[in-house]
Amino acid sequence: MNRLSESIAQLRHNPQQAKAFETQGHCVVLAPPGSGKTKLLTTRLAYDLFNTIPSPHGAACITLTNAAADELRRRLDVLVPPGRSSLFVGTVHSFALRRVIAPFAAVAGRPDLARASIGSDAQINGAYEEAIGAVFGSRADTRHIRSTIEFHRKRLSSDDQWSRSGHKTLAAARKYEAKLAEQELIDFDGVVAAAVELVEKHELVRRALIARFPCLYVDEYQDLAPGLDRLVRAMCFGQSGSATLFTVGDPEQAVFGWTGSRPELLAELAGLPDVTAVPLEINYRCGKEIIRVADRVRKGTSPVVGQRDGGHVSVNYCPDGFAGQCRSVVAAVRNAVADDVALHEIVVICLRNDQCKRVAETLRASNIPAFVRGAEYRQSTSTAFVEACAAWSTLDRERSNYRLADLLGQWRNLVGPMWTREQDVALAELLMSLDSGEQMTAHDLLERLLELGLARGLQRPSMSDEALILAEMKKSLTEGALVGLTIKGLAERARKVDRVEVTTMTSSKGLEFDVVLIVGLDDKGIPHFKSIYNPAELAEDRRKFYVSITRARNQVHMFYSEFVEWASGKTTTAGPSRFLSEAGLL
Ligand SMILES: Nc1ncnc2c1ncn2[C@@H]1O[C@H](COP(=O)(O)OP(=O)(O)OP(=O)(O)O)[C@@H](O)[C@H]1O
Repeated sequence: MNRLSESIAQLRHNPQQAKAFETQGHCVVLAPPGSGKTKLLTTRLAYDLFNTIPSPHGAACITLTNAAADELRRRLDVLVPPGRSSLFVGTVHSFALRRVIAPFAAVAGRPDLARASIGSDAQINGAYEEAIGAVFGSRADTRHIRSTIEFHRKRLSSDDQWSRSGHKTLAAARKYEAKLAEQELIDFDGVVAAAVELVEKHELVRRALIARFPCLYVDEYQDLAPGLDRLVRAMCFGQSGSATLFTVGDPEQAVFGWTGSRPELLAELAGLPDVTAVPLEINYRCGKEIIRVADRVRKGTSPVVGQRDGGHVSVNYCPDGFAGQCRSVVAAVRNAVADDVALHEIVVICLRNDQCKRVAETLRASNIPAFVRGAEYRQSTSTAFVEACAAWSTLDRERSNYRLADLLGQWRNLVGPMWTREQDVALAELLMSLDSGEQMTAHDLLERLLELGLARGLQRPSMSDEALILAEMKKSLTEGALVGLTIKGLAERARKVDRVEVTTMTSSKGLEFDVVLIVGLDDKGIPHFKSIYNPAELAEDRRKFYVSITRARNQVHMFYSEFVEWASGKTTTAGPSRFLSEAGLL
């Protein structure tokens, strides 16, 4: 039996999963952590590609972050044979940029959009400062006004909603957009807004998109901001024919409020007349004790049924502060390893990036390899490609798990329409010449790939987001933490084994590990002192804690000190996180 048939057979053992898998028409799956939402989505997509979507039509699979898209690709890679170019897997922004704006902006009368590239942080900051200064004067509170503008732009506010923040705010927002447009630039929120406008206003664009992607798959719907909801509604519930929607999500895991997401949109979608809503209730991941503790935090009403016995939860007081928590983490990792847990089955979840850094440094100082997600550069299609080239060339084929055919497919997409067969040959020759990886650094490899066509491919406006992230990678290899990294070192980063993962609560979404260690569980850190008097933010902080606990299969260990140490060095004393008592742990 191949992997796809195996996965389908597993889903058929669970009547609710089977119902969702077999639904014809739109399907919304609402389900708790570990209940197989991602498994269902990827299995259904792979099945549909084989059986119900004839070539050259394709499918689009959309999620929130590059890391989540990477995880979806990894899961799909084992289910879908390589070379199906009509499959899109990526973020809302990349869908908007590459699948809506690039092909359709010019025909819809907006050639300016087709030429616009994503602005760098410096360019965006400059445009905001100039625009706010021009409208409000040089003594304005730029930070506050900018955050109001961002609030409305992320939510695609109507004129009426904008007007509640005053006409000057709207004027500054328009000026900001104009300043970017003068330089042929756009930002991520602008990309989504432009794509929504193209799809909603132009029937031709809608029809062409639906023809290309008759099936739309969306993961983590609760975290996707109104922009995607509008695209989905236009493509799947509009009057000009429709694409079929298969989406999964869990409002109780909504943790991206700052992006403008509205978890209630998922429930609204589930209530539409043409939609089959399927709840799942079995958590396959967590031991029952972990589910019991998580359930107290969740305070939800829908049932969650544990499938796995066992599970262990502990709370550890570290009176000497965060340094003491880091030392306790080292001890917990050693205990787990003594119990035969592999390092890559252990995660340390922190509240903030500076804490991730301190934990990783302490682990490394104790000779425990550690990897901080997104610390040196963000993950994206192009950085994953460079890492995969290193892995294919220097690891033995069984361990690297990469196929040359896949690499060549990714290469062609990155190089774009200027691709020539000679570039395939040049890439294959380069990779084969790198047997040992000792002669070249990771930076050399990146430079060679840029010369062979990557640099030119990323000059396209539709690839400008990738160009920015690849520039981060280059900076880290030339002047950052990864100077001198070997190709083998880069390959090991891609392989993600034999090292403890260190990540933040939000970035831990969608992942699973045998052992989860959560640090910094002190009140005013979590919930954050700014969230305590804001019910919506307090609830979101609680959900972050819930998401963190539910990453574990077997063990969760939590650490607190009764005071918070901030990155500035200041401390705030406030006792253990109130969520620990809510969970019945203190
Ligand atoms: N029917 C099934 N039989 C056996 N294992 C299953 C089944 N469904 C899901 N699983 C397993 O349960 C685990 C959790 O699945 P998955 O990651 O898809 O859940 P999820 O709902 O997306 O979780 P989360 O929301 O926490 O990210 C995975 O290891 C998956 O293989």
